[in-house]
Amino acid sequence: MYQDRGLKIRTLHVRDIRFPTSLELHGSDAMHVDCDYSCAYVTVYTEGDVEGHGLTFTIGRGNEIVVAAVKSLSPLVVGQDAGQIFNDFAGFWRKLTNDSQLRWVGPEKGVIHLATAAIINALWDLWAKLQQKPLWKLLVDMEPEQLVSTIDFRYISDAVTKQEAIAMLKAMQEGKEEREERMIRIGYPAYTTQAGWLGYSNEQVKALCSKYLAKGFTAFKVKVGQNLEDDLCRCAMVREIIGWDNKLMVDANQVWDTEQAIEWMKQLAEFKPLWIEEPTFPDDVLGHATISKALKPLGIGVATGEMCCNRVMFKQFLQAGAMQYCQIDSCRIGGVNEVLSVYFMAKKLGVPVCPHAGGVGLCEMVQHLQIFDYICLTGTTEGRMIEFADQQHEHFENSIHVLHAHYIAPKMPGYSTALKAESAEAYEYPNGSKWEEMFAKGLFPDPRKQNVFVCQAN
Ligand SMILES: C[C@H](O)[C@@H](O)[C@@H](O)[C@H](O)C(=O)O
Ligand SMILES: [Mg+2]
Repeated sequence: MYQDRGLKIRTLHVRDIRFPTSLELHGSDAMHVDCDYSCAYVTVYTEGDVEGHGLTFTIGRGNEIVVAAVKSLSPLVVGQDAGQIFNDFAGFWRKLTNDSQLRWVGPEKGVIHLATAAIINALWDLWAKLQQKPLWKLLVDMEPEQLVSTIDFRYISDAVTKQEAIAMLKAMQEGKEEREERMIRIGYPAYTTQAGWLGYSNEQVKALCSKYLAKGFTAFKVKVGQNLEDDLCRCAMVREIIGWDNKLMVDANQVWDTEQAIEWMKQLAEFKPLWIEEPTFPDDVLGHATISKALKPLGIGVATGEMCCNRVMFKQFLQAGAMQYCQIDSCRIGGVNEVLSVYFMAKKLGVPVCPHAGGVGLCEMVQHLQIFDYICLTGTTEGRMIEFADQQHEHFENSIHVLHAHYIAPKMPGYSTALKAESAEAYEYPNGSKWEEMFAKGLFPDPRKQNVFVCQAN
């Protein structure tokens, strides 16, 4: 039986944290032109002195809706025994995602699922801290049966079964120690998005490409999709700096129709992009399959996943040959449990996982998941990379360590999700000290002076 039985969850707090990234157009793309990187930040307090932190990422307005959804889910968590949750995590996960009334505002998609992710991520952080291990190590040290017991296989057992998942882990036991050692010493390969935000000037893009080349990056992602002439110019400029041996990826963030995506990408094919990311609407499985088929002869794959809303959608994309790169997101679907199920499906269907990161805390989280994938599931980094964006790391207690374009396996216990207390205070929206300053300077309208609803922290 699990040793932390008896550790009751006393309370759950959620805060609306926002960073003013739109001021410098960090994170901008063809669709999201003015994002303020934000998160609904959950803290789970137990009767002991260990706390769990979890978050889900948004880009500003609407973060208060996720905060409200976390509050609606919290009665299902508060008062529960943490050890019992971990003993039957799949059962608890199903309870949280299948509340007989709350599921109507999902099910398992959108705001309610983002809120689920924040809570579930906080519970995994708590579990890893109780075990005094970084999350990746907690996963790596679990017996295959225990790890798989955290996953709800309902709706995906036609793609992968529990027994198959256990067998996959068992087949990879050999060599685990060497792979673990490699992750600690060399780390997991990363690519950078930081040079290619759409709102950046050509001068900025050039300078950033040179900066990341000098740091050892060999793969660069740029935003496209607003204007073909600009895209041609930008891709040519980036290729000129990074050369043709390095990798270039392009990301359209859902702006095109299927046919338009194919035509636009034919124009960009001369720059030899490895993938086109989110060419069209994120739920359009068959549209992505059509694009994949059309672009295959050009050597361009389709990447998607950052807005793929649950494991069932991932299943369909994978089964339909609609994604050649699977971009799991640590908090778009229902936290670690559901993300693990996608890793198993991707492995079975032979599609490499290249996690979506950046935002607030996504790099911090996905490194754990991808390191687990390497050590326990696929044993390779071939054709796989973790996204790197240089945003908000300074606000985390245990931020990422990227060296020579590799994520070095984190050492501190937990899921690397805890924000520094002073950052959470300063950037809490709208009452944090930084926001007060920005309202006073007129940089943003003060929502408290407008006739709008703002969700206050408890
Ligand atoms: C609005 C965001 O910054 C997106 O542009 C970002 O997630 C992007 O799609 C990415 O792949 O990193
Ligand atoms: Mg993207």
